[in-house]
Amino acid sequence: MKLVVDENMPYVQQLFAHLGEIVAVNGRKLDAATVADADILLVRSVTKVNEALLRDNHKLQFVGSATIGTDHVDLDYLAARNIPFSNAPGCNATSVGEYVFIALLELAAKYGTSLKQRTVGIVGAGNTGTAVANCLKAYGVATLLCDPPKARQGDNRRLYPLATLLHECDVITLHVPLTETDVDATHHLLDAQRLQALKPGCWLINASRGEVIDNQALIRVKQQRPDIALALDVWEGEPNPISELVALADFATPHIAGYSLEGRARGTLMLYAKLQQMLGLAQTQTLADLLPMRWNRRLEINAAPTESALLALCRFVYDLRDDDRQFRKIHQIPGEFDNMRKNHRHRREFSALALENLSGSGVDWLFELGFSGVHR
Ligand SMILES: NC(=O)C1=CN([C@@H]2O[C@H](COP(=O)(O)OP(=O)(O)OC[C@H]3O[C@@H](n4cnc5c(N)ncnc54)[C@H](O)[C@@H]3O)[C@@H](O)[C@H]2O)C=CC1
Ligand SMILES: O=C(O)C(=O)[C@H](O)COP(=O)(O)O
Repeated sequence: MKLVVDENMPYVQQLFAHLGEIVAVNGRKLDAATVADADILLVRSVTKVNEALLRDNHKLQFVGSATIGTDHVDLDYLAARNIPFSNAPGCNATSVGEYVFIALLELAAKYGTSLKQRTVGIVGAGNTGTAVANCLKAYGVATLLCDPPKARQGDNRRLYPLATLLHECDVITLHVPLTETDVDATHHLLDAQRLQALKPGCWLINASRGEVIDNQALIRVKQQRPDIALALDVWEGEPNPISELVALADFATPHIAGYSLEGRARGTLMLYAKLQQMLGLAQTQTLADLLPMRWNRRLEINAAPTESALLALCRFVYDLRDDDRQFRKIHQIPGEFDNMRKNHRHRREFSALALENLSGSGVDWLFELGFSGVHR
């Protein structure tokens, strides 16, 4: 079997070498000739999987994308050709949840306020939106959720219209898929009018897809309204974000909110599980086989941390400011958006750090936030 695989997919040799020849490719430059004789195609978000890519391949047995999003894949075309497809739902949801939580703590520190005083509106209450909500609930921050498709499906959480979130929330964070045509289409969901409707002093976070916000409109609104703060991980026109918008953002990163080591490993592992099942083979590898040990140093926490101590703890796991600084330096250099992603040093999730919980110290919420615990 020939497997054509994005070179940025971790753990490929461990998980797929038993199936045949692995050809690692630059996913952004992948073309029809390279895929023409592949049996299996494994991609990431930067490869457009469509007729133009697959027209010369008549033997493809499976396409997998180690991502949550599927906006880069023409699902109708694959279905019409009976080519099985799988993505990796939820694989990096914890990573996105923790990224957003850390971004909010950073914004609170930057503006000398407390995150606890703000109400956070979460647009999209699926895997990543729920991961954000869980972090905020653990810390005691009020949230409002908006998800019209889930509301119609009878989700048992309280869900609000987007207009309510824009009117009432001090933070808006976006967690929707990029969709163009259906009744809930999210392309430019935040257009000029909705951006103008943000509450005074609102913080806007986007870790979904760049096109969910009209980036040109955001530049205009932000220029008129310096009260709005921005933390942006995704951009219209990736890998070439509009540099004017990068300059206007408080925190700017190159689409790495989902790039925890655990999140990336889960993505590949979910494709492996799907493929093994499809081929009638047993799944022998687990996440624990792939990941390095968690940190062996434990931190002793003997009192509930203040917000600045909590931020210090979070920065120990992932310091968003490092990625922000590096991204500002490189974002205008051709190729460097992708290089920064490719060489992103592996970030761990909160669960990789064990906290020692001295009894009676009232820090159980840190475990709900995701840190591992050693109870005495
Ligand atoms: N920055 C990054 O590194 C990452 C970005 N993503 C992006 O985040 C998106 C969401 O991921 P998940 O939460 O895991 O997906 P999900 O499918 O679990 O949840 C998305 C939710 O959005 C809702 N939704 C759809 N249209 C909506 C609308 N117009 N208004 C409000 N809600 C709407 C859906 O009903 C669904 O519940 C992915 O599709 C992907 O594009 C995902 C992972 C990492
Ligand atoms: O899972 C998703 O959806 C994402 O946005 C991924 O984090 C994107 O990562 P790459 O596939 O572009 O490496």
